[in-house]
Amino acid sequence: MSQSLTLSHPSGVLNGSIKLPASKSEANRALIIAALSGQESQLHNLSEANDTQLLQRLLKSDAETIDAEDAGTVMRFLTAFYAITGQQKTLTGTERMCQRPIKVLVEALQELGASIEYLGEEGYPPLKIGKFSGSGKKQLKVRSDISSQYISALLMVAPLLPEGLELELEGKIGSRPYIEMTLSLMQHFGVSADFTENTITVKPQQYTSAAFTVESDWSAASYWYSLVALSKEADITLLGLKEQSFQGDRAVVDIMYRLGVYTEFTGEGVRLLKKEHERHLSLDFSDCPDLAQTVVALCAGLGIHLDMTGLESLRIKETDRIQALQIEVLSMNSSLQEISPGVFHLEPGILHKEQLSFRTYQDHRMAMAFAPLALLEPVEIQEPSVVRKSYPRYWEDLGKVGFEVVMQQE
Ligand SMILES: O=C(O)C1=C[C@@H](OP(=O)(O)O)[C@@H](O)[C@H](O)C1
Ligand SMILES: C=C(OP(=O)(O)O)C(=O)O
Repeated sequence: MSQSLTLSHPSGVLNGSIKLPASKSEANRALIIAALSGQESQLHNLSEANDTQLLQRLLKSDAETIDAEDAGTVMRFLTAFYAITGQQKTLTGTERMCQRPIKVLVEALQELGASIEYLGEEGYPPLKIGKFSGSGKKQLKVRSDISSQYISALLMVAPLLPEGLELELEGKIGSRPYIEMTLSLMQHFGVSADFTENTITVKPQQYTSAAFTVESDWSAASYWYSLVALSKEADITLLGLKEQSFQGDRAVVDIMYRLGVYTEFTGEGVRLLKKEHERHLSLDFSDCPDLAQTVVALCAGLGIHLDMTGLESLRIKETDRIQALQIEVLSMNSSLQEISPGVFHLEPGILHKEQLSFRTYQDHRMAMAFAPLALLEPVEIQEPSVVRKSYPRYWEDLGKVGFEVVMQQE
């Protein structure tokens, strides 16, 4: 049975205070580290995101076959977790997860002495994980231009290795703030590391138990910035965001300043107000790939010319996000093209439709990024339940600020 949802906003004026979901990236690191510490840790404000709920359940499961569904962090973090703690598991996921590469991580773990076999195509899940027999090796070279999640996964298990780990990152470091988030969380739980130039060193150490409160999710905040930018008037408060954050997607503050949103940090979160926007922007998304869809949809809506780099990792996420964006902006008369290797240009067109309809490609961010366009024209979103991956209450929250949200089943 297929589902769709229509969204419209009669006044275009947004007022309200929203409690965002907690960051699934922070939560999933805290859960893995707490499990590795072997001690009780007080984790507060764990995300209601499916990716986090799932990891919590899987960490308690003694089943032999573990389904990471569509959660990249769950697949990558658990591969390292089971491999190094020597748990014999079969690790699988959705059809798409089995097309998302994992070879860099598997080969690194094998060099450290893990036993991992591919059950399907080489380089991709599903995986069969067996006993761990430490190789005594501590120096590894790992490519860092495919996914930072491989590096985060290795770092979190590194203090448990008999010799620790010296990881040399090869190539461009994509999604670097996520690696730094991992190191910050490890530090919070008592483990120190050294990150100098392109080498990260972690000596053998014990995690200690600690209390940790997960911050609200800055990636989820980006959709609210887009809503404010597209509104006629707005005064929106997002609760639970901090000025100093572990999350690289805090970069949305500066990006959205140029796209028409002023941020005021208050004690309880941020207050977003509308301002003028620029007409032509160049942005590099290497450090914040999850913001790209929000920004592309917004620029197509506001008629802003956008040049972009740093989009390499988008092709191997929940869907091929470049292709999905190209198709969906075309339905708004805009075009997204690769004008030279790695450089993309969004040429906005004139909207002249009475209703916009967007496909979501089993990707939560396609749904959440295109929904704010309902402030311009009524919008239909196909398969809206995809938002459960990171922000299950998204549609409910839009209802709180005056959107008419109608769900249809076919
Ligand atoms: O470590 C993490 O929590 C994440 C890292 C990023 O992935 P890549 O490192 O694959 O770019 C990001 O896109 C993802 O949503 C979450
Ligand atoms: C890419 C994402 O998640 P993951 O890689 O963890 O599935 C995301 O949430 O945008």
